[in-house]
Amino acid sequence: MTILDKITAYKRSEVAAKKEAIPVRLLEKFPLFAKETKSLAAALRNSTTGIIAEHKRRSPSKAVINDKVLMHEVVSGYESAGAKGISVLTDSNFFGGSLDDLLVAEKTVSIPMLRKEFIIDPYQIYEAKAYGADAILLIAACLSAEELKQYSHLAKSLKLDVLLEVHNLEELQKSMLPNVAMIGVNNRNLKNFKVSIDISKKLSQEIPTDFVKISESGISDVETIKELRTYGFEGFLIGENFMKTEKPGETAKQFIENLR
Ligand SMILES: O=P(O)(O)OC[C@@H](O)[C@@H](O)c1c[nH]c2ccccc12
Repeated sequence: MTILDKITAYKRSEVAAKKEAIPVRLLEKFPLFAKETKSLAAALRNSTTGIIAEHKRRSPSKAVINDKVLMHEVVSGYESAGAKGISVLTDSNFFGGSLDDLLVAEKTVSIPMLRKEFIIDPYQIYEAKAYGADAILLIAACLSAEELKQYSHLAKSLKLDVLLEVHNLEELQKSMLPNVAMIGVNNRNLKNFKVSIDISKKLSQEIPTDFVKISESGISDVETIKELRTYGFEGFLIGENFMKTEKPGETAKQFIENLR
């Protein structure tokens, strides 16, 4: 069993319990459900930096990254550093995040927010909307072609941008869908945690230009971004490199200054 299998199995029981506690018809009544969303894809297109800065307390690959900093300080730091979007991990069991983190971020920043979650059920898409997200992540490794189609259609109808994450050509082939705005290449293999930027470079040629191309994970220097831009990437998702420091916002600021 890979870690991804473990996570998705856990998610299925978690979502079943949540559906009982707060059914979709109640989620639809949450005040934030009616909020007008902002497009993350539009914020990244032709941006000079393209940074999506992530809040991540811990991860299965690294254990604790940072559990001392305050959520609102991290995200306000990211916003003033010039990030174009914020990614908030909402999984609690493996990443130490929560939907409350999303609420705090929503109150704190005005740039688009991505709900970073292992989505295996449409319920979680309604939930993202109810807790103030502007965009959701769909992971091709967790979903069938049919599910990807249905889930991206639902997200679009709720005005949430979709970032569809792939790690190889086979996954990419089922991901080039009309309701998907952004395709993200995860440099980290979620089955064994190996990281290689070459995956982004290799897959970049296969991604049509109508998708905003995003490179995710394992990015820790400005040179890598400059290089990835030559492959057509416009968005860069960075977590650990910022979160592992005492002041993630400050670290992001210095990083982004060197990019301009
Ligand atoms: O911390 P990093 O190496 O900068 O990576 C950030 C982000 O790409 C990573 O957290 C991530 C990418 N895809 C995911 C899917 C689920 C959980 C986490 C992720």
